[in-house]
Amino acid sequence: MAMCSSFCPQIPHHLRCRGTPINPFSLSARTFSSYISNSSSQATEKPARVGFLGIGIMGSPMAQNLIKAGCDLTVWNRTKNKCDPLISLGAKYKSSPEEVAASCDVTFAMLADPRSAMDVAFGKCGAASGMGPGKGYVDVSTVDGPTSKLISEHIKSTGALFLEAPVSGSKKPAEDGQLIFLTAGDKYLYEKVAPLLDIMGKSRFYLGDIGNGAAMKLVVNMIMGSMMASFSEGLLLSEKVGLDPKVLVEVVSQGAISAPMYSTKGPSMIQSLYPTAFPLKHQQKDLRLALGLAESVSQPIPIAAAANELYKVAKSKGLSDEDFSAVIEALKAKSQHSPNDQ
Ligand SMILES: NC(=O)C1=CN([C@@H]2O[C@H](COP(=O)(O)OP(=O)(O)OC[C@H]3O[C@@H](n4cnc5c(N)ncnc54)[C@H](OP(=O)(O)O)[C@@H]3O)[C@@H](O)[C@H]2O)C=CC1
Ligand SMILES: O=CC(=O)O
Repeated sequence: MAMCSSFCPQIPHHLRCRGTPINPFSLSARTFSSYISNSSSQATEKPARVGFLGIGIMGSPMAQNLIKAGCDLTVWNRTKNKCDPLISLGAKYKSSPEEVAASCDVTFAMLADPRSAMDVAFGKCGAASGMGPGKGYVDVSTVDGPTSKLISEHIKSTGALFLEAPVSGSKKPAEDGQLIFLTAGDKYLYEKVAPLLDIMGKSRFYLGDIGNGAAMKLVVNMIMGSMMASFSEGLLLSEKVGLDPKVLVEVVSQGAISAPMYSTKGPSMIQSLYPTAFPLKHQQKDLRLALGLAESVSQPIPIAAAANELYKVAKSKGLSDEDFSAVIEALKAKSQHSPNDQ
């Protein structure tokens, strides 16, 4: 079956221009270059059968967007029942990463962390066992460069191609097809899967050698983790000195330090609510990996190091699966002392 043959009726919103559906496969290179960074190339042929491994908070909406765009999608997840909604939408199911890779031209993986990304890529019944010449593996998980290089070696040893493509953007951007892909590795595979990335995302960067996509993602999330920790301190301090933290959110949102993250998460943080979009355990993992990256080039990152400690405290309080904005709870615990304390 030709992939996305019924593409036009289900074009994601971000590929529509003034209400007119745009088929990304027919866009000129010039049109593409307006929203694709670092690439003027355009994919001509697209993979027919697409696999997706890892149906979690991110994998689920990403896979759903591929199905909605008409892709012939085969899915696998360690916990099988998370695949059920996708199967009802028309996805096929295979019982191991190996079988998915064997039955698909290109396979995406969206796993929790380096350990799971490696297990699924080249562990027992892993994707590598089903890969071979003419196939491609695209790892969109957030991992460190050395992990990505190891996965690349295993995949490429089968004759297949490898692309690392971690994403910036959380649950909502994943649902809306608004992710930002930070890719590196095989340029030919990058061009092949570009139409698929454009279904799931709003932009894509090609950054060269394997490890560069991972590094970019870790730097971005290092900044994000520190921003959230600092914002948490601000919310609590404003309240302690008698200000209304809701007003603080409003002031921040109007000024130069405004960020969507503050205005979307601030109101629920004030109510001590942390509906999970980006699990706190993953933010702490990213800070840990960023610290390793910094260590590898002897770059001091003391702010990120301090933020990492705060996320570790939050994890120790059982907040791993809450949204990362629950890091504020770690500070509340620390500041539980009498007002008379000096
Ligand atoms: N949520 C977000 O906002 C964003 C997350 N990311 C990154 O994307 C990746 C996925 O995140 P997210 O979807 O939020 O995370 P989830 O925790 O929701 O999903 C993790 C996925 O990994 C699978 N998994 C975990 N351990 C193993 C293992 N040992 N073997 C096989 N599969 C395993 C889970 O399977 P199971 O269902 O069986 O547990 C699940 O499919 C992470 O690297 C994260 O840092 C990147 C951008 C945004
Ligand atoms: O990795 C998390 C994100 O929001 O990006």
